[in-house]
Amino acid sequence: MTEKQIVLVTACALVDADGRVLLSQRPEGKKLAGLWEFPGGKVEDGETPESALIRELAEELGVVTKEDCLAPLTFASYGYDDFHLLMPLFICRRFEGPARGLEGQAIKWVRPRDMRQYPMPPADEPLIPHLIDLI
Ligand SMILES: Nc1nc2c([nH]c(=O)n2[C@H]2C[C@H](O)[C@@H](COP(=O)(O)OP(=O)(O)OP(=O)(O)O)O2)c(=O)[nH]1
Repeated sequence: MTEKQIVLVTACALVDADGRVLLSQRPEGKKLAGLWEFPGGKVEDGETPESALIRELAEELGVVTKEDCLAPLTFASYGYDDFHLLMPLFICRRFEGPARGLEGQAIKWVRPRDMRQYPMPPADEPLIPHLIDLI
């Protein structure tokens, strides 16, 4: 049996003072285009999930945070056709913004109980109840 490659992606539930979580829309032309996801991305060689996330938040959103402000929340483990996604999801309530879609992507602050109105990648759906419970 050929095992799929495990791809490590780091992601974050940024939570604002009103208990809303930031979702970012995947741009046209990319895989899973149009779906709403947690900001983050692939962990590159030499990075930790935390350092990759701090980099991605700055690149994608102009959001500045530090490792102390990231707490592990849960993770996704999901088999896509061509790879197996392993995605730790951190939660972050302390960051400097404002968040902006620096790569042209739409962003939205959404209450966890309203997240099902925003189509998300299949790997993300099991994560929603964790956010509803926590926030
Ligand atoms: N950032 C993020 N990625 C997610 C989520 N859910 C989910 O299945 N993914 C998948 C989509 C991508 O296949 C991968 C994220 O990698 P990426 O954002 O760096 O990938 P990409 O498609 O832009 O890059 P590439 O494959 O074209 O190099 O993880 C999520 O909530 N946030």
